[in-house]
Amino acid sequence: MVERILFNIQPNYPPPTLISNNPPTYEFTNGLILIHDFISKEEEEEMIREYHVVTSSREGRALKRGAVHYGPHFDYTTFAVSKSASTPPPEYLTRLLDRLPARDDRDIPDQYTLQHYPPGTGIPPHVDTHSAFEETIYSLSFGASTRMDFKLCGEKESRRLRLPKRSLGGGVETPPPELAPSVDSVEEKTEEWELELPARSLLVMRGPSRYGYTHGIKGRKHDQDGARLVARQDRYSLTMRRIKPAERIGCDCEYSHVCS
Ligand SMILES: O=C(O)CCC(=O)C(=O)O
Ligand SMILES: [Fe+2]
Repeated sequence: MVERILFNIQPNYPPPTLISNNPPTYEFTNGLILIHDFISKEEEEEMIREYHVVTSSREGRALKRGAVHYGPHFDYTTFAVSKSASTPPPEYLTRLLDRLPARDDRDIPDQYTLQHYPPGTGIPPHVDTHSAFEETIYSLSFGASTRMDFKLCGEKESRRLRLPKRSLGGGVETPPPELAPSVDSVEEKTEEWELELPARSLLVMRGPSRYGYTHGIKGRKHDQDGARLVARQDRYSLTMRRIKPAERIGCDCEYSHVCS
């Protein structure tokens, strides 16, 4: 019965272009780049070990998503970078910098967030703050693969997002409620991609995928693989970003309804 209900999921996005063989590197039409085998199995084991050493004093068995920050701290409630709090990144993270497909200095990260996703946990759809961080955002997956959802974010979708109250950049003012069309009256085309991120792969978000699409991971205990349900394993990720210098804070992208 289950097998009759489940069907083979075909990729729901345009096929990517293989831009390098060693390691296999794919470029997607919305600006994403996925590099397979970005770290070795030994490095993966070391990063998992270190994550648990650093978080060992936390109470109980982790049931929720956990995070460890290095570099200048970012306050997710005010969406601001702390001027005072900074933790130097360990060598097992900084050694990755030389391997990144950086185009220039702005692509070299200075902020690192390690996260642990026990099975059943995820991260809500969001757009990483445009004004505070440079364009390129890196996400290294390790421990296990996962599915990340990308959604081209129209105005309707953007109203469901938790955006900071005040835009730092030259964003468009939100009209007062009496002038704004109701959410349900807005007709718009959206695009949803479900992308498999293999363990030890590096995802690079640039262009539309960074500025106009939300990304998130559903909090599930199983994923569907053809007719099979596959139990999720503990997944870890390393998000790397570069904080903009004060004089460049702001954003003038074309996705004003998700620009923050
Ligand atoms: O876990 C990931 O790969 C993504 C994390 C993320 O989107 C974030 O920290 O902003
Ligand atoms: Fe993110």
